[in-house]
Amino acid sequence: MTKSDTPSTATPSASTLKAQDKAATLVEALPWIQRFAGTTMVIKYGGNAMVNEEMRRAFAEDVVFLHHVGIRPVVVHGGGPQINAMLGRLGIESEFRGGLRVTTPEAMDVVRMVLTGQVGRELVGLINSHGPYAVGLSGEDGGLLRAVRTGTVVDGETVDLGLVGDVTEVHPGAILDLLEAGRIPVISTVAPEYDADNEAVQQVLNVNADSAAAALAAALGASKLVILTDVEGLYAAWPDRSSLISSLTVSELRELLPGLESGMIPKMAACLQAVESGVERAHIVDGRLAHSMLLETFTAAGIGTQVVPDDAAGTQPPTPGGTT
Ligand SMILES: Nc1ncnc2c1ncn2[C@@H]1O[C@H](COP(=O)(O)OP(=O)(O)O)[C@@H](O)[C@H]1O
Ligand SMILES: CC(=O)N[C@@H](CCC(=O)OP(=O)(O)O)C(=O)O
Repeated sequence: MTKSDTPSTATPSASTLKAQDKAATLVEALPWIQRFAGTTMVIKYGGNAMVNEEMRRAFAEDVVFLHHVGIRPVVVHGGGPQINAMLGRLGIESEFRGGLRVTTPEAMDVVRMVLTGQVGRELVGLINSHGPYAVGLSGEDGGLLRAVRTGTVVDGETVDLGLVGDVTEVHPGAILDLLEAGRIPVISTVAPEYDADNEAVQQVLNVNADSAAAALAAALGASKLVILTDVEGLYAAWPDRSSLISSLTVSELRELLPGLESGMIPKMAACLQAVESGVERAHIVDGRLAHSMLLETFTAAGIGTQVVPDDAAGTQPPTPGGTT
């Protein structure tokens, strides 16, 4: 055999190595795509995570990506900072108690206008820059949500929150119709309260978007609830950055919950409610990190904080290849 006959083991060029890296990333995603294809994922996009145009565009790309690998994403959005800005422009005061906005009738008009007419519209537009996927709806549309007025308890004291409600019923028909038609529902979380006879709408209530997302995830039998916010995840000793919790069980969360503050209270209560209602995993993920949702869903490591059922402590969701 002459030298020229020897099979060459060519050294790959730098560009081939880079391309192989990309292929490895795609292959790593395969078992996760197989695992989640056909399932519904509820993604709550918090107002504080919508920090800039680039992040909002990355979010829209991720949602369209999930849709195209066969997952059924349902987007539930917040908009607390956007509501604050509009209330400020209009000179209407508002305060938060236990992470929830005390909502007067005047503030309620603004909440409804900003969530359904501004934040929801913008997300629909961003997703639809990729094709005609997104359809916006609120808890009032198609009888989607029903809520009742609730207060809260802060430091042992009962606080009246005004026109704030908890979701009592989810009628997901409108969402299921959209999913069947290949659309991506984008939901604003205002919800009607009915009169005692359950016949006429009495008033429209402001529902925290985290708790509405949990109720929707439970009603839709979602495989995951992903909550995108403006921190890396849940910190055991906030604001000590070395105390990030990567995974905890519902029992552990139940113990932590009374000690939590501000915006983390409804968020972690939502994770607890979702997993207790049968959603396999609930995640808190940093929405300021571009494509964080793809990292969380399609990589073995995952990111942020995950809440798991007690009997799943220390495990990842099963994948078809058996890898975790
Ligand atoms: N234990 C904790 N771990 C992480 N963040 C916390 C914790 N306690 C309070 N926070 C605060 O909660 C905020 C997230 O809640 P919020 O501002 O309501 O976000 P969003 O608009 O995404 O719903 C964080 O930016 C952080 O300031
Ligand atoms: C009752 C209550 O607090 N409602 C919230 C609804 C919007 C929301 O939840 O927005 P984020 O997800 O951005 O916090 C509010 O008025 O701000």
